[in-house]
Amino acid sequence: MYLCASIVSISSLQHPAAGYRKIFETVEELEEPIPATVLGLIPSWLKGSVLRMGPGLFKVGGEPLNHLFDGQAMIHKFDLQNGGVTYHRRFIRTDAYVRAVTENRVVITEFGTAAYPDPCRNIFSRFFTYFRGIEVTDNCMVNIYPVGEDFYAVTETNFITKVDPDSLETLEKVDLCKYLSVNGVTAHPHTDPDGTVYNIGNCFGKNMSLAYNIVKIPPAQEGDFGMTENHFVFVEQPVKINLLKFLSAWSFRGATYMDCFESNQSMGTWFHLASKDPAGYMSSHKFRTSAFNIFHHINAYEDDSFIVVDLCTWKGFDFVYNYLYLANLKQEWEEVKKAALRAPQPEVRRYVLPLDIHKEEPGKNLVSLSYTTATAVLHTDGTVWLEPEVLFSGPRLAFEFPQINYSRCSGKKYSFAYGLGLNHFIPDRIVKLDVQSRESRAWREDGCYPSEPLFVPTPGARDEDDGVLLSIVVKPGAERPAFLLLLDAVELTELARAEVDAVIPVTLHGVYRPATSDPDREDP
Ligand SMILES: CCCCCCCCCCCCCCCC(=O)OC/C=C(C)/C=C/C=C(C)/C=C/C1=C(C)CCCC1(C)C
Ligand SMILES: [Fe+2]
Repeated sequence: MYLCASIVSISSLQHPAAGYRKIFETVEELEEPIPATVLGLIPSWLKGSVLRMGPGLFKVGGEPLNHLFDGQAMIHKFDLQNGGVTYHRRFIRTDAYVRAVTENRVVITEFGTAAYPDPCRNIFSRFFTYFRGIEVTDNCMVNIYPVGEDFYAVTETNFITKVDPDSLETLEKVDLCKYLSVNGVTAHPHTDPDGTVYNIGNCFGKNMSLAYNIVKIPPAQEGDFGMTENHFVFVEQPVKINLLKFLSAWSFRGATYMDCFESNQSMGTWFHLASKDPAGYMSSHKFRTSAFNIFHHINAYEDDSFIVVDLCTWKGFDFVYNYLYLANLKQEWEEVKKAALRAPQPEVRRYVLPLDIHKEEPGKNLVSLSYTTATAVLHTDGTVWLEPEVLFSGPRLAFEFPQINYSRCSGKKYSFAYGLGLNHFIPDRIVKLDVQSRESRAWREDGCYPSEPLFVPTPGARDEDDGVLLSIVVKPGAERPAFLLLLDAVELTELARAEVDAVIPVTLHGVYRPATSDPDREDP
């Protein structure tokens, strides 16, 4: 019954006109929400807002911001109410944004763009400014998520920004260092059904060491780490921040976060397991596998005495972020393709970590789950070597920005993952992956550039994939050049689109917020 698009036809979409450039260009914010033109039928139960974050200002003082993660944070909102749709967007008034537009230069160093020196200061005063250290960015362009009743726009530093999800006004900058022992946390926390928010952060320890801290925020989706019913799974990749370089880099001009990353060519990739019970344990087993980059976990769950971990991986130790400079992403299509050939190759992988290791013999595959070919072998030196099962692979075709039916399946055995298809890094399709049958299908349209698809379950749904996918799609050159796309999550067929007379720049992550007055409300 399942339509499986072949890998050859799935990866053959070409972009000779390089329309994708439009998603990396500066736009103006809107004073007021604008109406969308709805084609098709929006399910009557779908009342709420799609809130998404991304970069909106790509140049300051005539100079370009260099990296995909450097543009100044913009919040986007599609409101769906009784079949009608509006679109609104505002820049977040972060210190990084306000000072950049006020002084017409990059004042706070971004991920891949160094602060530009203040022309009004002489060389001595500039030296002392740099000696005191450069400020950490609060450019919250990565994600937005709720904590209790509040919404926070975030990057991965210690600063998060409270925003009003109705008016899109910026409310308050919060420094996490005042409350938690972390230097920064991921932009992808997990939420338990009771509303408890979990996140993982890094913390500078003694003797230049770097520790990982798991933080728990009592009741208030997706994750940069895995969370099962009883465990946290964290993958330590071979790309690391060099602490010495990081601390010293702030004292001279021109260094960025990107300059402080280093690839370790020999460590491979390490898995860490910790029990969720605060009185519990951190597994002492050394789970190891070959090198890969990882930015997004799809899901993780416990089955029998195993932990199953599904990941969006990029093979090798070369840092994928090296390929995400805007100048590269905005090249002609043939050049974009050439660059992607040199980059790590994407693959969706399943790893299985056995929990009962002590009883087994070295050299034997410890994984006995019938439905996977993933293996785990205990070596005589005590390490457990993991080999994955490949769930999805296509030449230079990534399944990234993954989503699942989170409220129903997070931390549990599941069937379906939804993702943004990146064709040589260019987002040009939405993909549904059946992680049990390994079959996939895709939605795509010529000249269209979609974003991460958010899954919203149908109220009272029986099946895991009974729901809709929501994605912002940009179609440069069309009469109305962007739309909110609504797909039926079972078939990936179009239910409706809400078109707007505005180009919408790339968005990374976001959330669906059901209308509070909605009696059918079911939190995603
Ligand atoms: C949507 C389509 C995009 C088109 C191209 C996409 C290609 C994507 C290929 C791979 C997937 C990339 C995943 C992206 C995930 C993501 O959203 O990442 C954003 C993360 C950011 C911006 C992290 C910023 C972190 C900072 C500034 C951390 C600073 C610090 C340190 C490095 C050390 C300790 C201190 C501190 C200040 C926290
Ligand atoms: Fe992310």
